[in-house]
Amino acid sequence: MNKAEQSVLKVAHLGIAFGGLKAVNDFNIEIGKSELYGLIGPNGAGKTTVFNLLTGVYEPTEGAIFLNGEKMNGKKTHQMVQAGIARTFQNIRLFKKMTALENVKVAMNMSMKYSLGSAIFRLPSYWKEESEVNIKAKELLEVVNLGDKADFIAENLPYGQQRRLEIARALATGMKLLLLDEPAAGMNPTETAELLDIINVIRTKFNISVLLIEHDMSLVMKICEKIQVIDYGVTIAFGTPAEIANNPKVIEAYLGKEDE
Ligand SMILES: Nc1ncnc2c1ncn2[C@@H]1O[C@H](COP(=O)(O)OP(=O)(O)OP(=O)(O)O)[C@@H](O)[C@H]1O
Repeated sequence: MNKAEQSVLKVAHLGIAFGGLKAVNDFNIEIGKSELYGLIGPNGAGKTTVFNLLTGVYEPTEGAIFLNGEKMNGKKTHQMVQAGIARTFQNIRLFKKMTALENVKVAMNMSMKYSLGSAIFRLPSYWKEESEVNIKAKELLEVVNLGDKADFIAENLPYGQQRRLEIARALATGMKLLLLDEPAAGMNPTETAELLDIINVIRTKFNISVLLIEHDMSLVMKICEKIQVIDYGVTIAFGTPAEIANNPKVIEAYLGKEDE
């Protein structure tokens, strides 16, 4: 089987312009099952815009997005989630007043089967689904090492744990591709190491592909199989971590920005 047949995500010549500014231009990427790719670039390079295109927040002005072979252009965010793309945000979006378990259950509810009628009248089918959801939600909390925090109110959890809860919520949607937008931002080294383990579990246990935006270079270099570098919306390099670390264009892009 060639890569095109098995790829989870295939993006061809993707582009978007805001007024005169081409924020993303001729962006191409292909990610297979369980693969972990990094997307890096200086501030304002267009990374978050790529994620907004992949999640239906923006509609591309050029190019195409395929998820498991299905064309996704023009789909709304909830349709993208249903099709299997999930995302965590730079700024955590949790239901702050809900418990950790409730947060995961809300994310799972999007795919629950019981009808509104059975929920209102509390029919046996409702309770069966409800207990299955409880078990599944608890399992997902275990995956992100929050098994003992199920009844904690989200906003009372330390920052690193809130970020992990965000990942559990993304897992709860049953996705095939996880987009991680700076998941290590604001984390201390211990939390970052733990996050790294969780990302590996997500891939090995759930066979999920991951596209990671991250400013923490050591993290990117450690876990990504391939790295794509963009600057001013254009891909300037693609390769293994070692290739990227020694690429003069990449070094120039980062140093140039630092000079500014
Ligand atoms: N909705 C929008 N309207 C107009 N311009 C936008 C919009 N969204 C992004 N841009 C512009 O597109 C360019 C790319 O921004 P983007 O946020 O994608 O960069 P980034 O690589 O994620 O940066 P950072 O690392 O700082 O988060 C920037 O010049 C930004 O100002």
